Amino acid sequence: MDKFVVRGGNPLLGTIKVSGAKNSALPCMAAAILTEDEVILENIPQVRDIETERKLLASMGAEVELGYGRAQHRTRIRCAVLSDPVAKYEIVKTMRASSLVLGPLVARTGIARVAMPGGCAIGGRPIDLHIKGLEAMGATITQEHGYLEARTNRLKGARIVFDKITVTGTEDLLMAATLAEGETIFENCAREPEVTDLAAMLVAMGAKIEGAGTSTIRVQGVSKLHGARHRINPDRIEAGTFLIAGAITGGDLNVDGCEPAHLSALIYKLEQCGVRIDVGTDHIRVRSGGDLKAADISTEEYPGFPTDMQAQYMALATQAEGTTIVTENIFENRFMHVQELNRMGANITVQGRTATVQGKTPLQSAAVMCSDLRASASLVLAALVADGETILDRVYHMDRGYERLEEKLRGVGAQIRRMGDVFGKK
Ligand SMILES: CC(=O)N[C@H]1[C@@H](OP(=O)(O)OP(=O)(O)OC[C@H]2O[C@@H](n3ccc(=O)[nH]c3=O)[C@H](O)[C@@H]2O)O[C@H](CO)[C@@H](O)[C@@H]1O
Ligand SMILES: C=C(OP(=O)(O)O)C(=O)O
Repeated sequence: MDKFVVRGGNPLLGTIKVSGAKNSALPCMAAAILTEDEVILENIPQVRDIETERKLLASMGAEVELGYGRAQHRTRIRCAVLSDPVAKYEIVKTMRASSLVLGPLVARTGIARVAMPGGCAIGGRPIDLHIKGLEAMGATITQEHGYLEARTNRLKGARIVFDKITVTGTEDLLMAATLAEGETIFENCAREPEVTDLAAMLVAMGAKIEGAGTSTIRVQGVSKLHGARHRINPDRIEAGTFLIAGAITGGDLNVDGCEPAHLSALIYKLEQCGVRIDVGTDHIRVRSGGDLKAADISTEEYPGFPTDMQAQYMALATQAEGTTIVTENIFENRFMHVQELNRMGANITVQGRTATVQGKTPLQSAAVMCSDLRASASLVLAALVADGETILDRVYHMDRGYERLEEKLRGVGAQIRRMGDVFGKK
């Protein structure tokens, strides 16, 4: 199992490049199910979840070529025949986003069998809202032996009000509605840039969608969608992680190839912490030399402060003067990094959904364990300023969503190396 070895102390200097967004790429790959034609996706990140999605689609009969035409970040997908519309447990268990194939599969083939996603380190993660939405569109859903089965002749347009804002729920049902008969109106939708990115791809495939990026989305169903070429948005969470890397190390870092408008909530907080931020059209320069000040955060749906940046921000808070209150409103168990940060010398206490960080505390190297994707990123950030050499175990969590993180960080002066297998290869 791979480990990272990180020696802290270097300020990060120079330019670091942002990859395509994993959380846009996954629904866009699932959207290819909706057509028998070829779909070409550009700016697909080379991360493990994308390989898992490739396996998932291929197991159903799709042709999927990652690195198509010798372009590392281009993917070609053709779902001409979906001979086995089943998302098997062996694949689903490793990637929560597998539930994104439920809507497009049932819309295209009239039947979908998807293994129920299991429990997870950050919370329960039910998919009841996906199920309710498909039922409202006329699908019959049964659950047996750990699998959900959805069946329909053709989905019908409906008015769906989400009880709770859900990102992949909005995406899953949006895909389903594109091939439904008549109009579907969704209310209380997720407004995340990943939803807007997916909608742009669906429109390029011939879907009729209005309002993506707002709380109300209207879809006029069509009988068929066609192939398309689509470029995936930059990854705002990777970009945000780099902004914090620049800030925590007292560096001067240019985060290049990002979409600054998607990072407003984080930028605002970093400025409150005393970090200097200069925003360009597709890049952000982050500088921090002086003392950091504490600033509270409370995670919210977009455009609020993202839960996917909470763990990384907490690493920064350990280096800020004063008390930072971190409130996690999206997932009930997303504080797994706290114990490991405390092992490195942080002073963090948790009560329910609130963590209190007393700063500033010097951090020391330790052997630490990655528990989930963003918790791992938080530990890397802490290790970049810790005294000595930190060893991070289970970096496979990080490989799910960060492309060549160690190489990118090394390119701007970090002392970080990988030990062990890379994706199973020596
Ligand atoms: C692949 C992907 O895009 N993952 C992102 C997506 O996850 P994901 O789409 O799984 O997260 P959701 O937005 O669905 O979850 C938000 C909240 O709604 C609840 N809920 C969700 C669905 C449902 O059917 N019932 C229900 O109760 C969840 O338990 C959670 O408390 O959005 C999260 C919130 O921004 C991010 O942290 C994840 O990185
Ligand atoms: C939680 C995340 O991903 P997933 O929803 O795939 O678990 C994430 O990207 O931070």
